[in-house]
Amino acid sequence: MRYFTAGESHGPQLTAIIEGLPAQLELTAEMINVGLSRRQGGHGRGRRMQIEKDQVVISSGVRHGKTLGSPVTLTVVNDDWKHWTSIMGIEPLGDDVDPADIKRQITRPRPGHADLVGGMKYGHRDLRNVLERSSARETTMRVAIGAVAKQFLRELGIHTVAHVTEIGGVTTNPDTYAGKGTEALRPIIENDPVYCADPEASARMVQAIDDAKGRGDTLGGVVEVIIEGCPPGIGSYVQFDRKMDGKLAGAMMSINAFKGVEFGLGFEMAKKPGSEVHDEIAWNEELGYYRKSNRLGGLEGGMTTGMPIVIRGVMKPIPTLYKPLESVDIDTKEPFVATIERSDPCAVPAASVVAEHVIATEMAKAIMDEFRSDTIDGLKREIEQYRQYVKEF
Ligand SMILES: Cc1cc2nc3c(=O)[nH]c(=O)nc-3n(C[C@H](O)[C@H](O)[C@H](O)COP(=O)(O)O)c2cc1C
Ligand SMILES: C=C(O[C@@H]1CC(C(=O)O)=C[C@@H](OP(=O)(O)O)[C@H]1O)C(=O)O
Repeated sequence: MRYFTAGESHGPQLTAIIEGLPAQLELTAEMINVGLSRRQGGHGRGRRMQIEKDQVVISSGVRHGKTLGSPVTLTVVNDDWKHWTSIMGIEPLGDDVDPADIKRQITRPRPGHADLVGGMKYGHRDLRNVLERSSARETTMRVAIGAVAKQFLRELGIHTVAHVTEIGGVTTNPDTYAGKGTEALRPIIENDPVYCADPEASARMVQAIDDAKGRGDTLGGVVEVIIEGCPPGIGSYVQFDRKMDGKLAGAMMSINAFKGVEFGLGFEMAKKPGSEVHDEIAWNEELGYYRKSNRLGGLEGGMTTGMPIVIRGVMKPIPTLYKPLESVDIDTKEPFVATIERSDPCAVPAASVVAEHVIATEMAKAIMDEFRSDTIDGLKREIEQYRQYVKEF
């Protein structure tokens, strides 16, 4: 499976093309819209999310609610486009228009955003040309693709969920949700204002976001994605670029503003001896092989172990500040405070939805590489056979 996304933040629309999906997979726009509307929510989002009502249009690869095996094209219209048609015009400027007269030009790059380096790299003196694609508006399509991947994984008995574990230094107490499966966690997270599984921490996170907003500041945090039901042996130790932990970490790090990744106990492992890190192996008739704990987060030797995969990513605070940091105007080279663009004070809850979907996409891709069939039923049969084999191994 491969895929692309395209589209500018304030352009007419966003597009994704997914190629390599099996045929006969049930797929509707409604399945994708659920993920899109969750991504738009979460306490801390800015005014743009009140303008957009992200709804996907499927324009190829699906007929009567089932995939055909041909490329699937997804589009989401930017409702904000109507306010930007002249600024974001696609046709060349007429001879009578001075490019300097185009409104909303950006010449004061925001520290922490792609503005300055993107401008240098692509020769854009209006840094809007960078912002338009570096914006996390693009994550709309990664959620749309991930929603298709999640539907594919569900058919194979693999379930994913994501929740927020930290915002601005407020952390969840894992005892409040440890051991709950993805199905029990889902309604708690979905009904929480910051998509968090610990209600007490959630209330303090909401307060921290409001306080930061009041100060013209922004907050980052940590999100956790859990995948249950994945068979052992996805990924491989035999070549560096086939390691599943490397692929999942890369997917997490590809999300705008994500700066670190850990699995299971993660960076805590540095503080512990091996006897408190590795997971003892056991076997019984019902489960086959399993681990008595899951401190490694479901991966050994670059392969899934069959235990739940637990991966966390850290998101830095949003770079656009209403009380902006110092910058330099690229036209005058004079020091100035950075441009203030409409912005989110905290997008960690939304980013947890993005994380769940990009991780699901990577997992779906790996499964399609591992098992070969052009129909979803063929894949189901292959995986069932393999699950039986590893149980008895
Ligand atoms: C869901 C989501 C929403 C975001 N919203 C904003 C925003 O409103 N303003 C902003 O400056 N950055 C926002 N960001 C972060 C920037 O997109 C990101 O910092 C920028 O693309 C630079 O990339 P880097 O942080 O990975 O270096 C958001 C990120 C995500 C995942
Ligand atoms: C549009 C989205 O997020 C945007 C991500 C973003 C950024 O710089 O990353 C900046 C803001 O864009 P705008 O200036 O248009 O409000 C966010 O709203 C979205 O998540 O759909």
